[in-house]
Amino acid sequence: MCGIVGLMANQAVNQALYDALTVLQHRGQDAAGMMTWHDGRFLLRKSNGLVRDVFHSRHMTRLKGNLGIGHIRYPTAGSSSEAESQPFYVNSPYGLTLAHNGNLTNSEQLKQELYSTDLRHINTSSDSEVLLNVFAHELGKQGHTLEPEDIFDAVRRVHRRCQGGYAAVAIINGFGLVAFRDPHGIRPVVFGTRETEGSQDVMIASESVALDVGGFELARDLAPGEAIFVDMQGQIHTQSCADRPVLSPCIFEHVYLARPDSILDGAYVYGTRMQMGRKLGDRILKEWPEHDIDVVIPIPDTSRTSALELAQHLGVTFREGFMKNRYIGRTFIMPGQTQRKKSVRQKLNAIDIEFAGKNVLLVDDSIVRGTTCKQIIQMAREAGANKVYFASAAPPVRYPNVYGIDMPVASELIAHGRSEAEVGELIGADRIFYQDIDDLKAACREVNPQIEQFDCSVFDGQYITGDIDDSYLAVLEAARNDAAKDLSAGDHALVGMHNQDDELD
Ligand SMILES: O=P(O)(O)OC[C@H]1O[C@H](OP(=O)(O)OP(=O)(O)O)[C@H](O)[C@@H]1O
Ligand SMILES: NC(=O)CC[C@H](N)C(=O)O
Ligand SMILES: [Mg+2]
Repeated sequence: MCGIVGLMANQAVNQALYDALTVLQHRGQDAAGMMTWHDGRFLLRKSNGLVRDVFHSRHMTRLKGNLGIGHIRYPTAGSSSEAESQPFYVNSPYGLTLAHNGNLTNSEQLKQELYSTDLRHINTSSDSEVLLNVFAHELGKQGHTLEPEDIFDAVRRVHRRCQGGYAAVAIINGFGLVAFRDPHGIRPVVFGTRETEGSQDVMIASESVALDVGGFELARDLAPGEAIFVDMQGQIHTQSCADRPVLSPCIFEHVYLARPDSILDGAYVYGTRMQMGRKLGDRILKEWPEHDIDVVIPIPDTSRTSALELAQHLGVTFREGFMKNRYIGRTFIMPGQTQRKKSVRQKLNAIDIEFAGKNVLLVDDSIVRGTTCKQIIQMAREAGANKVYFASAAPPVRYPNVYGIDMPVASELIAHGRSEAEVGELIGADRIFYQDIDDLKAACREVNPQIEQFDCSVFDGQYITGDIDDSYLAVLEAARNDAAKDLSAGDHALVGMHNQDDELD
């Protein structure tokens, strides 16, 4: 779940891309990058860090042009080194740059094909560099002139070759801005326009909040398998490029990943989270009609929307019992377990008077590794709570994710191979409540009934692309468990086009 953005405008795009990346920051905190196009040349700045740390005014001044793409990264493949930050670039055909959200599940096989058949070299362990090269190879088959049809044909062949989750934006030097979404629509991507004098600017982004901040009106989501091409005159062309597209968006976007003020596939995330709160309330009332909960307390930030609705549904007081340090990022998407563990205490602090002598129901959006809830329950007890109950607005997370969320190892998931009650015991809760999976799907569908199915693989182990088996998961686990990631910090040397770094100032 990285964040991507692309912009074709009638004025310089650097500031608008920066603003869009800033509001997409919740999708990745490891690296950020921007590539603009000016006068037939690409200009790049990318590095590890948050948006505000990566782009200084000296970089912004250099990122000239009315066309550009941007990326914020949360690594799910390869290492977290600067060399694997995005956008990526290849010079042939035409000159191409691409930014990707998601994860390819056949990138190893593609990498071999690219080398032996397409005669292309991949210089990092990033699947996004693979995706760019597959697109480049397919685009290169089209000949000298490039009509929208040719671009769509190339995307069609990308869909035939690539498996997994991918939403991508790209610039083709001299031709325009392109974006495409995988045939299951696993990762989100929307586009919208902003009227300018006699013309329009077009923005493509992971979430609609990026459009809001730039004053763009949301047109719609890209359909699964669809591609959009914005030519140099700002004209929009779209086409479905998949043989059998089936919308199956990742339900975890609604649980945790996306911002609540985003609209994804026609569903307000705020609305789906409220419904999750109601459904969870129903379950608690059904399982425990005589409950003795005195107060409902959310674990900020993401669970707030569901927790408030849950409290109202139960008819129990809602109180903010934990204060969040606004300068600490999201802990779940931090790269290592040591850092995640340490950050919970730095991030959240209890307000004793909300706990003293009370039976509290703590609500979180999800329990993944159990890092947060274990510490929070302990903090609630230290603050004097009588009983500590715990509710998760999502079902137990039991299976790895392979489509762009860094949860590659089953054994690192606290609910893997455990019953709900066993998790409750392990985290030290007096009682635990999980959302039912059908209720979670219903919560999202009630907001947009047109979404017929979701990718719920982290909850049910059913992988929508049909290519994931135990041996795939075993290889993934060996490569991406926490210890292995520590060892592969990665090589920072960038090969390719000039990336402005601080030493050159
Ligand atoms: O069981 P765990 O492995 O701890 O993961 C789950 C927790 O991590 C996330 O919070 P995070 O701090 O990332 O972000 P938030 O501030 O948006 O809630 C999520 O909202 C849960 O609180
Ligand atoms: N979270 C993502 O979307 C990651 C994109 C890509 N797989 C990377 O690791 O850079
Ligand atoms: Mg949280």
